[in-house]
Amino acid sequence: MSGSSSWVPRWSTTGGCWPPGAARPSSWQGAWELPGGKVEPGETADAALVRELREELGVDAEAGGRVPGEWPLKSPYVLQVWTARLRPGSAAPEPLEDHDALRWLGPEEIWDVDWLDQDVPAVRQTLAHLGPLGGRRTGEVPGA
Ligand SMILES: Nc1nc2c([nH]c(=O)n2[C@H]2C[C@H](O)[C@@H](COP(=O)(O)OP(=O)(O)OP(=O)(O)O)O2)c(=O)[nH]1
Repeated sequence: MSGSSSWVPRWSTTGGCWPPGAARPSSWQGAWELPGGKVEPGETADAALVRELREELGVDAEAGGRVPGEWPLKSPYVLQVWTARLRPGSAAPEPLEDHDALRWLGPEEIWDVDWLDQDVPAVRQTLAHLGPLGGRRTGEVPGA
């Protein structure tokens, strides 16, 4: 996804109508969130992000940097956000698990989707962290 002068950085977000069995309340149907999931015992956050992106989107990614801050979810969980990039040769992302839609968003499109309420402060902070170019200098995209 990098290497072209016309490449534009994109955020990855997932959402839509979650299928039966997805670990999401029905009241969240149609809302959008960052791809990711829980850190397992003994796992680093970086490793969890790479694993979740592989499981959920089928991509080979590497973690970048953490966006400063954390935001409360249902106790005891908190939302933390990292940037990530696809490794060369990675498959294109697809919404394989838990979600039925995936969008890549440029900085100007961030508010086009209906984010989960609890994600809004994290998305706002991430946008500020990446700056007006939305990560163009680093090619980074967020995941949670
Ligand atoms: N990945 C992700 N989860 C979010 C976001 N916002 C938000 O409230 N959540 C909630 C949804 C879930 O209750 C929890 C993450 O759980 P998950 O179901 O994605 O985690 P997981 O893949 O490890 O699932 P599981 O193995 O425990 O079933 O955090 C977000 O932007 N991204």
